[in-house]
Amino acid sequence: MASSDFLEVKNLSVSYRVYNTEIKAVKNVNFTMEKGEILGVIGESGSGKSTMAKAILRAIKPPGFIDPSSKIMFKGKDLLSMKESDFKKEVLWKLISYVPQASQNSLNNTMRVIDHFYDTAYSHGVSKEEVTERAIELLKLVKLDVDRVAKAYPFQLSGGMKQRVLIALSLLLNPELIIMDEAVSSLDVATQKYILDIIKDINKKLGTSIIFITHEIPVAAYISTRMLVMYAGEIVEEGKVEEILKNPLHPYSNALINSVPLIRGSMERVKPIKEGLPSEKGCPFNTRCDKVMEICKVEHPEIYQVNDRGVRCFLYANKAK
Ligand SMILES: Nc1ncnc2c1ncn2[C@@H]1O[C@H](COP(=O)(O)OP(=O)(O)OP(=O)(O)O)[C@@H](O)[C@H]1O
Repeated sequence: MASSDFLEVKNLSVSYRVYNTEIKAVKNVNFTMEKGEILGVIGESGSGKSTMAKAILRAIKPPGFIDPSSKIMFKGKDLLSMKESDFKKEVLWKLISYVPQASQNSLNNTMRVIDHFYDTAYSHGVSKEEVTERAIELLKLVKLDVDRVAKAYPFQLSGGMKQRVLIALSLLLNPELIIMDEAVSSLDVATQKYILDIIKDINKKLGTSIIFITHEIPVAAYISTRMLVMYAGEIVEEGKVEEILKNPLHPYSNALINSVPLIRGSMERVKPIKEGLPSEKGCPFNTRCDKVMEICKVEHPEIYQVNDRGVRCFLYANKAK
């Protein structure tokens, strides 16, 4: 794995202890990210995307726990070994911020939009005077009508407008990385595109790096330049978006891409992914894979490097270089 001075996630494993069993939600995840990049994280529900995001944000709460061998380095800071109070003071919002799912209603309906900005600034010791101008600038950046929206209550806004307020809010303290978790899911397609264009614009104008988590492959394809494909808590493929879309190597990436009409054109080609639970033994995808081999049922594949692509599949064991 290449190293990076910006973000480096090493051996990240996160589990939830439920009754007497441990659900391994994220398993030995390794990846790096460069400054200015938009990194897409794609995978179906339950693949561990949100858990991975929460680990970077130090937001894993019991019954969840991070394996002590995990390491997350951000610009030279070892995030998991920082004191929680230091993390909140030095990293959260200032270096790394977060945009939650559109369906989560994260804004407080009893507070005007502008007060959300004051509240966030206040908790970081920034005064009301300093923040007003910045809030106006950011609301304009996300193409909201400042006069109307700043004094509105969240319940008076549409879903797409609320999501743009959250994006503006995430930029308040000028972070270098924003983690967006299903930030446009549940919005209609036209609103999705409008917001994705705003996010691209922010990335270009401000140079903010973005981890964009989604279960919708067309969304990941549109927004990101590089992509991690997750299945059952693991990264199964990693590479440049256009290369994965053109020639997916992992059978799961291939199935995901073939399951939507937008990418491969005609509806005749659309094929739902075979159902099934991840296998406990061997490759987790062996129960659903149309290229399954004997070895896949007994051994767990490592990540093989195929040119500049990483792929966790025995099909590439001999082709790896
Ligand atoms: N608080 C929790 N307690 C117990 N198990 C959890 C908890 N949160 C997540 N999990 C489990 O961890 C696994 C990964 O879930 P996670 O939410 O990270 O996946 P995801 O890919 O983000 O899916 P989704 O988009 O549906 O949230 C799942 O098996 C899920 O049931």
